[in-house]
Amino acid sequence: MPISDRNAPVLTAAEMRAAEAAVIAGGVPEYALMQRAGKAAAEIIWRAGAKRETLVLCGPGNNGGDGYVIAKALRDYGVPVKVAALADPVTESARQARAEWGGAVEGFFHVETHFAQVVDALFGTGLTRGLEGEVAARLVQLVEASERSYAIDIPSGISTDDGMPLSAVPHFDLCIALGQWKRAHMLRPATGHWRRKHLCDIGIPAPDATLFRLERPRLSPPADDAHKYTRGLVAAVAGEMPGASALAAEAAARGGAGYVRLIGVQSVNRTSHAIVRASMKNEAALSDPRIRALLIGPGLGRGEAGAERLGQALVHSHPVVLDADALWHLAEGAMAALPENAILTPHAGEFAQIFANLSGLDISGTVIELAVTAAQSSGAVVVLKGPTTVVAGPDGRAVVADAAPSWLSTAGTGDVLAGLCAARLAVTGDPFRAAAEAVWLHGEAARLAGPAFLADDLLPYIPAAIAACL
Ligand SMILES: NC(=O)C1=CN([C@@H]2O[C@H](COP(=O)(O)OP(=O)(O)OC[C@H]3O[C@@H](n4cnc5c(N)ncnc54)[C@H](OP(=O)(O)O)[C@@H]3O)[C@@H](O)[C@H]2O)[C@H](O)CC1
Ligand SMILES: [K+]
Repeated sequence: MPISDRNAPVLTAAEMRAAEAAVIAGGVPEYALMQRAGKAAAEIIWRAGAKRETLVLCGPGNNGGDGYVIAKALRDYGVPVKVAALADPVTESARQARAEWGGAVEGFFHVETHFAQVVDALFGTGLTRGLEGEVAARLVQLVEASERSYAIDIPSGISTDDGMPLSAVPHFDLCIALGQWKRAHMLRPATGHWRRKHLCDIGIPAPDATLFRLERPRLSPPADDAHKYTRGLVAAVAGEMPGASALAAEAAARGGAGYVRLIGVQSVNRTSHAIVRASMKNEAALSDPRIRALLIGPGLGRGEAGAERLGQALVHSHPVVLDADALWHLAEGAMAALPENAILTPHAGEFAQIFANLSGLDISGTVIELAVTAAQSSGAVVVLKGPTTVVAGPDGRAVVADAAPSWLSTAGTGDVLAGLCAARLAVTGDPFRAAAEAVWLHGEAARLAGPAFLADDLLPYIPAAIAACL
C-alpha cells in the first residue's frame, strides 16, 4: 500500500519482470510493450533533440529491442538516425524490432565516433555482469563525444537493484525509465550518472510493490474546531546542548504541532516565546497524557545524565522520536524499552552503531535493505538519513527520497528533521506517514531556502513547504 496515490512504486529487476509477465499473461504481447516503450522514449528524444543526427546503440536483449523501435520512430519523425549493434538480437521481440527498423546496422566499434545525440540501448534490467572493458570504454567515448545522450531504462553497466556500476559508465543527460521506476533510479551512485530522469508509463501496473518514491504528501489544515491540544502536543526533552533541542522544538512548532513544550532547559537564547518551557523536575510535564509525540536526542549528551533523561522520558510510553544521542544510548541497550509508535532517525554512522551489534541482523545491502531490516527488527519506523534518505516501517513498506538538496549536509539539519518528525507524529498519529511527510517537508524547506543555508534558516521555510501540500 503506498502512503498516497502520488507515491510511485520502485521495483527490483525481478519485480519488474513479474509485473511485465502479468501484463503479457493478460493478453498484451511483449512486442506491444516494446513498441509502447520505444515509441514513448523516441518522442522524448525527438522533443529534446529535434532533428539532430542520432546514433542508437543496440544490445542483444529487449533493451536493444527498444533501441530498434526508437530508431525507427525517430526516422519516422524525420531525424537522421544510425544504428550500431553490439551483437545480434537474441530475443524474439528484439529480432522483430530489428526487422521493422529494416535499415543499416553498423558495427559497435566501427561506426564513427561523433554524433549530436547518442542513445544507449545496450543493456537494461537484464544486465548480469559488467561490460567488457573495451565495450565500456567505447560506450564512454561515444557518449562523451555527443552533445546529448540518453540512457534507455538504465545506463548500461549499472546494476538495477543496487545502483552500482559494474563497469565504466558514462554520464547521460537523460535517463528514460520504462514502465516503472527501478531501484537504480533512486540509489547512489547510479543517480550521479544522469542530469535528469523521466519515467515513461507504458501500462504496466506494479500491484505488489513495497517500496515507493517519496512524493509531495497531501496535508490538511487544522480542523475548523481545532485547538492546540487537538492539533498535537509535542514534548521535546533537552540535554547538555540545549540549542539543538530548541532548534528541533521550533521545527516541531512550524511543522504543524499545536503546542510544543521544551522540557529540562534552563536558558536558550532566541527560542520562540510560543515554545513553553518546563523543568525536568515537573513530572506532570513529561507524564501529561495529552502528549502525542515525545522528541528526545538532539543535544541530549552521551553521559549519565542523558541516559537518565532518556529512561525518564521512555517510562511514559508516549509515541516517540529518537534522534542523535538518544540513538547512542539506544545502542547501549535501551532498544527493548521502545514504545509501539516510535521513529528512529539515524544517519549512517548512528545506524551502524545501533544495528551492527544486534545479533542475527543481516545489515548488508543498499540503504533500502538496511532501513527495512532495521525497522522490522526494532519494530520502529526507521528514517535512515543521508544523500538518499529511506523511511522504512516494521511492516516492510519503505519510501525513498532521491531528490533532497545536497546543501542539507550541514550541522543542525538533523535536529530540524527530528522536530518535523515529532510534529507530524503528533498531528497524524501514524509514525510511517509522519516520517515520510517530515522528510519531504525538510527537503522542500531546503529547496526553498536555496544554497548555503544554516539549519536555523530552514525554519521560516517550513510553512511554505506545508503550503505546497495543502
Ligand atoms: N520490463 C518491461 O516491462 C519491458 C522491458 N523492456 C526492455 O527490456 C529490457 C530488459 O530486457 P532483457 O532482454 O531482459 O535484458 P537486457 O536487454 O538488459 O540484456 C539481456 C541480454 O544481455 C546479455 N548480457 C547481460 N549482461 C551482459 C554483459 N555485461 N555483456 C554482454 N552481454 C550481457 C544477456 O545474456 P547473458 O549472457 O547474461 O545470458 C542477455 O542476452 C528492459 O531494461 C527494457 O529496456 C521492453 O522492451 C518493454 C517492456
Ligand atoms: K541502457
